[in-house]
Parts: sequence; C-alpha cells; structure tokens
Amino acid sequence: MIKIEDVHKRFGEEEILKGISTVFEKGKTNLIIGQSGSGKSVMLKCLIGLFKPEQGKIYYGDEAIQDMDDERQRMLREEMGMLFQGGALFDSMNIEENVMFPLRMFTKMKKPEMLARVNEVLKRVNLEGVNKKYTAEISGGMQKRVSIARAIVNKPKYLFCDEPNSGLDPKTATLIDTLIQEITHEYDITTIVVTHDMNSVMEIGEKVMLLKNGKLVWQGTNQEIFKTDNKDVTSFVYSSDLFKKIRDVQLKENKA
Ligand SMILES: Nc1ncnc2c1ncn2[C@@H]1O[C@H](COP(=O)(O)OP(=O)(O)OP(=O)(O)O)[C@@H](O)[C@H]1O
Repeated sequence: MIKIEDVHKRFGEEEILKGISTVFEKGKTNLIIGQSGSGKSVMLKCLIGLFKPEQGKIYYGDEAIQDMDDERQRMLREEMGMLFQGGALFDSMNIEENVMFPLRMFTKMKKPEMLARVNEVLKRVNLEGVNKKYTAEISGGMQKRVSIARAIVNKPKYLFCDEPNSGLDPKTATLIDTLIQEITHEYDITTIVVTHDMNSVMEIGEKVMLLKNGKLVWQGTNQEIFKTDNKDVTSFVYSSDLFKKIRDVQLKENKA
C-alpha cells in the first residue's frame, strides 16, 4: 500500500499538484486518469521519487519516503517495477538480456539463477522461447509483454505503468491490461497505472482516481464511475462520443 497526504508539487510559480491525498491499494490496479496536463505524470514521478514534493508525505507502508535515508531509498527502488511509455527496451540487447537487466543491476544472482528467473517471467507473459530475438523483430504488443516481464523479474512490491497500452490496437491493449491486472493479483502488488483510456478504466479500474488541474476531484471503482453524477467525472468520461451514446441509450431505457 502507498498512502499520500497533502502532496504539493510546484515548478517555479506554477503549482502542478495542489494537495493530493489518497491510498493506492495493495493487490489492486489503481488507475490515475485525467485530461492532458492534469498532473498524472508528475504524480507518478513524485511517487517513484523522481520529483520531490515541496509539501506533503508519501508513505510506503508505514515509512515516509521523505524520512528514508539514501540506503533505504535505494532498497525501495529495488522493490519498484516500472513500465514506461514506449517500453524503453534496449535495442542493442536481445530479449533475454533486456529482461535480465534489473537482476544484473540490483541482485548478486549468478547467471543460471538469473536465466531461470527470466525464463519464468517470459513464460508468465506467454513469450517462451523469444530469448534471442531483438526488439525490432517482435510486434509492439510483444514488446509490451517483454517490458512487463522486465518490470516484474525482480519481484516488485510496487508496479508503476505510464500509459501501458498507448499505440496498441484495442484487442492487444485489452490483453496487456488484463495481464497487468492478473499479475497484480497473483503477486499481490500495489499497481499504479496512468491512463487516458476509458477501456482500461472499464477493464481494470479497481480503484480510479480522477485528477483535474492538479487536484483529486473524484475516486471510486469502475462500477461507480458510470453511476456518479459528479460533474468532473461525467465531463471526462462522456467527452468520448462512444460513452456519450451509451449513456444516452441508458437514460432512454431508464425513462421507458
Ligand atoms: N519537469 C517539469 N518542469 C516544469 N513543468 C513541468 C515538468 N513536468 C511537468 N510539468 C508541467 O506539469 C503539468 C502537468 O504535466 P503532466 O505531464 O503531469 O500532465 P499529464 O496529466 O500527465 O498529461 P498527459 O496526459 O498529456 O501526459 C504540465 O503543465 C507540464 O507542463
């Protein structure tokens, strides 16, 4: 679990995060949604320690990141898996070397042990046997699965995903979302996903947080998001034509 209390982040004169408090729950997919520029990525970067909030606290379990010494912060980073936009795989390494990278960085495992772990996670993401291929030789959806394998290879307690299905067709996007959710449940990870995608909200939004202009304006489940009359939620959700049409049909049915 990650708990944040009254987090403020400023760049120069501009306050980007204006006092955000919430809990990211363990064993669940926690989604941060909101329009472009609402502060989602800044929030994510505060959570992983890339940005330091001027005010407020970020607790990992009982410990605030601000109160941890350098060694404890380094240990915390080892507990984090990251799945960033574009996959960020190394073109010059094959798949096996890419997935092994965090183990080389953070552990003292010997090669056979690393290889066994790499094969285990490649199997988990249904990519057995691609070890020696290079990024350019596999599809975008497969690259995402390799990135997921790399993100979980060191058994993280926390998984951070920034727009994990950007650039994928809807079917592959759903597969990636579902994989992230299954892994979250299986390994009891606290997963945080930044997304624009309403399909992801519907599929895996076990806890959904809506940011607007640097404030948390609504939080709830994906079931609740379609029932609430909160104006910020409805204007975000129904800015998509498809969802607007679905809602119009529902309203008509309710009247009939
Ligand atoms: N390093 C930085 N220095 C100055 N301003 C920044 C920095 N990073 C982000 N910002 C500003 O913070 C605001 C929020 O940006 P952020 O990237 O968090 O938005 P977002 O909700 O993730 O948007 P998008 O969905 O387009 O990625 C923007 O106005 C952006 O210009």
